[in-house]
Amino acid sequence: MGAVIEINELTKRYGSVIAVDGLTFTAHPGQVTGFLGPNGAGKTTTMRMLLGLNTPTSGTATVNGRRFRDFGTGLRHVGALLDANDVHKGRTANAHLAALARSNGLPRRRVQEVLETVGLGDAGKRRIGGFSLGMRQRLGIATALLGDPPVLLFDEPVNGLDPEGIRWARELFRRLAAEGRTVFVSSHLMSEMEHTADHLVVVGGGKLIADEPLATFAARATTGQVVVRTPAPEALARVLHEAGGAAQVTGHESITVTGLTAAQVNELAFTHRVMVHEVTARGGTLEDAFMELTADSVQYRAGSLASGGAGR
Ligand SMILES: Nc1ncnc2c1ncn2[C@@H]1O[C@H](COP(=O)(O)OP(=O)(O)OP(=O)(O)O)[C@@H](O)[C@H]1O
Repeated sequence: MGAVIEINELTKRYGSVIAVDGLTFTAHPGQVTGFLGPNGAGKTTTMRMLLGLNTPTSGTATVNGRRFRDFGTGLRHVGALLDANDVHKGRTANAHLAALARSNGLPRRRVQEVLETVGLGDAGKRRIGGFSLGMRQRLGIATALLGDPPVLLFDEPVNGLDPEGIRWARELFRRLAAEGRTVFVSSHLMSEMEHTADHLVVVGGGKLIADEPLATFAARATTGQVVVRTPAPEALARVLHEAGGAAQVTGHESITVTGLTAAQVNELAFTHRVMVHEVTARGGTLEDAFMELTADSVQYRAGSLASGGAGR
């Protein structure tokens, strides 16, 4: 255990397309790292380079300083689910896993163990072609777990899972991290990550745009604004400033306040005898914050939210 994923100045070009653009970050053991970004952000390409399936144009992608292809029996070191449909449909789940166990020098008993872990304990003898997408995702997760590896990569693993399946996957990822593994999970939806990830790596247009604990992201995102409608915006703005809030007159009869709660704004208005017509708290959701963040990335404005790698 204790394996660190290190991505250093990683770049991948396809002709004129830069899929991954100077990406640098690390993912640590004992944590679920959420790898977030809109479609086409470069997540799959990054994971494929980590697994030696694509060659970087420049930069490195390593686990504990070693490239994946330098690990002899790969599945013991890194387990991955990239594309749940990338399996031989005519095979049974047992045959699929047994072949991988053999080629990676793993005991045959692991096949049934991982099938049980993912809730497919009774499906081993069925052909994969007859599996639903959700079952294929579970089989893909079983494949990743086969070698009991310290590093796990999952690319959009909950696609096709029903709500119960999503909850199950989330708990599994948390458990795997609690065992000391490095769990790296990509998604294009913040809602899939906000109850799963400890740490977020956000990418857009192939570049890093945020790399921070989920708690830091959440604290900033949910520090909402208070919008006030008042016939005396200038007077109220002065009062709120004096109380330590940041108040901006945003319209003829409205101001937007940060740094104070709606209750504080109400009390200050009352104490200072400033008439207010409406006080509305606008707490942003994490999804809102994520969309805002990645919308910026489209224009390659990495800005102050990135730590240690934006725009490189
Ligand atoms: N083999 C390839 N040839 C040409 N362009 C590619 C290739 N693979 C990826 N790309 C391009 O690189 C960019 C990043 O793609 P990638 O699949 O890594 O993004 P992603 O973040 O995983 O997106 P998604 O959520 O849609 O899977 C996209 O513009 C994509 O079209």
